Amino acid sequence: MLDESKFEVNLKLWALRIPCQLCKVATRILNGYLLDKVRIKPITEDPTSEKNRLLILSEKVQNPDLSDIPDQKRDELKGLCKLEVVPYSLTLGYSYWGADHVLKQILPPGAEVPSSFETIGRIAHLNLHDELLHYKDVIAKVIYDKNYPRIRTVVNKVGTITNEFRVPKYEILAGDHDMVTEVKQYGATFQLDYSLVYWNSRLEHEHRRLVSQFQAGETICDMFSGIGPFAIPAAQKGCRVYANDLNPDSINYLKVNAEINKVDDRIRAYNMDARKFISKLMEVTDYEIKLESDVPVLGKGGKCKIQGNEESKSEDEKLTGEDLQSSSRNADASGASVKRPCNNSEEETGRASGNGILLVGGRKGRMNKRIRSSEISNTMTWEHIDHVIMNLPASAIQFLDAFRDLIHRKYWKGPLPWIHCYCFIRATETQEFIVAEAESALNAHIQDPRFHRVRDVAPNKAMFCLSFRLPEECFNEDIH
Ligand SMILES: C[S@@+](CC[C@H](N)C(=O)[O-])C[C@H]1O[C@@H](n2cnc3c(N)ncnc32)[C@H](O)[C@@H]1O
Repeated sequence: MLDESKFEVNLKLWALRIPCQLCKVATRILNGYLLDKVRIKPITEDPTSEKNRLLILSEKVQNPDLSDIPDQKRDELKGLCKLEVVPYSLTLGYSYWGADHVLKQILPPGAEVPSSFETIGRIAHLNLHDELLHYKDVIAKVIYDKNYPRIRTVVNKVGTITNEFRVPKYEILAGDHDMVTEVKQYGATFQLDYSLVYWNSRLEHEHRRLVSQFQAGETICDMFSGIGPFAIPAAQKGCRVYANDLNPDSINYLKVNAEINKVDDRIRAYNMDARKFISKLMEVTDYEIKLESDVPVLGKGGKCKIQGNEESKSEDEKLTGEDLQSSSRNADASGASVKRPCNNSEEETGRASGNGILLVGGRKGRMNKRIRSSEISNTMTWEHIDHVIMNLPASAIQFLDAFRDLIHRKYWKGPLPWIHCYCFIRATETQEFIVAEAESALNAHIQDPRFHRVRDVAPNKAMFCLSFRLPEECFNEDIH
């Protein structure tokens, strides 16, 4: 364990005893010769008299005759008052030193000091290399001590991510055994359980960049939404959002976050496989066709009419009729999540939420109603969607096959949606290679593909966003 006394350093210094009223001018004269240590004031009380103060001199002043100070300064001081120099002993303990200094003393020479870490609200996330695992507890204690109360829990990632929810396993090394935290991004608040859902604070800029391309009133479809870092700000902007994730805990937190950020009337949440989700949004049933003339959602040219709370609210009311059942356990708005194994099958998560379609909620106690698939399609996503977000960089490109023959030309209005598909590109791969992969999945030619470099994830691997308009060849030409 950590022996805090080992970090004590005793400094033998000199101090100048000076009348209180001369402190200011003496401090100016001694500029550059006073003690210069963070969090330690060089002016302190004189234990012998309230009328005086001690000006603690820096370590470079070694002689009590002040011969280390330039003559001119010394003469100026002598002109102020009779100079009285006294010994001053200062002990710097564990609480004084920063994490970097303490860890350097503890770790073997040459070891990389892990004093920086990723912060997720009140959680510090370490990624300790194997050679430091032996020191993990003491490293965590130092990081906790030095960052408390901002940091309340210190965790280390264990192993590599193998589950489909992209949630690493963590070992709690110091602080509270509580992984629920709150993060703020671009004015939105996100609550999450870091042990149950995917979250990456380093994507903040990318979330903001993509959402800046959306316009109020547009319809957004987020196939791998997580807890909503694209969905919530898009809804805040006035977009109507259909958000899906396979992880039921992500969807629980998406719902909580939609409520916290007061956009629950603009977001529909789904808990199913992304392929099934997108095909459900494009499903045209007789019921929906009948409604086409009764409840127009989209205006001419495919522009969504929903511009603000009022319109989307009234439409939600249509969608949540009295015959709706109360939500299943998946629609628990408290956000109290249930620990589940991370390899849930689609069937498991789908059944947990009935047909897997969950309405995030709405104002005035209409939250978390489960609705039937026929009812949700009142929104007529099969008529128009403006943007599709696919942030599962390891395999999103493979999911593009879901768009083959997906959209029915005869019902579609306006231009086809923009697809924003995230991917990794290795140093050995080219953008042309990625486009070819995407085209092969779509079975269509992509015109004017646009790449945006998001961030480097490893020395030879970067995350990109490939944006393109869905090719017309993807239309389902079925006329029946
Ligand atoms: C890289 S995370 C991105 C989450 C969110 N968009 C963000 O930026 O924080 C990918 C998400 O896809 C979800 N996911 C993985 N496989 C899926 C699938 N087959 N269908 C739907 N969602 C899936 C995971 O649970 C995870 O939340």
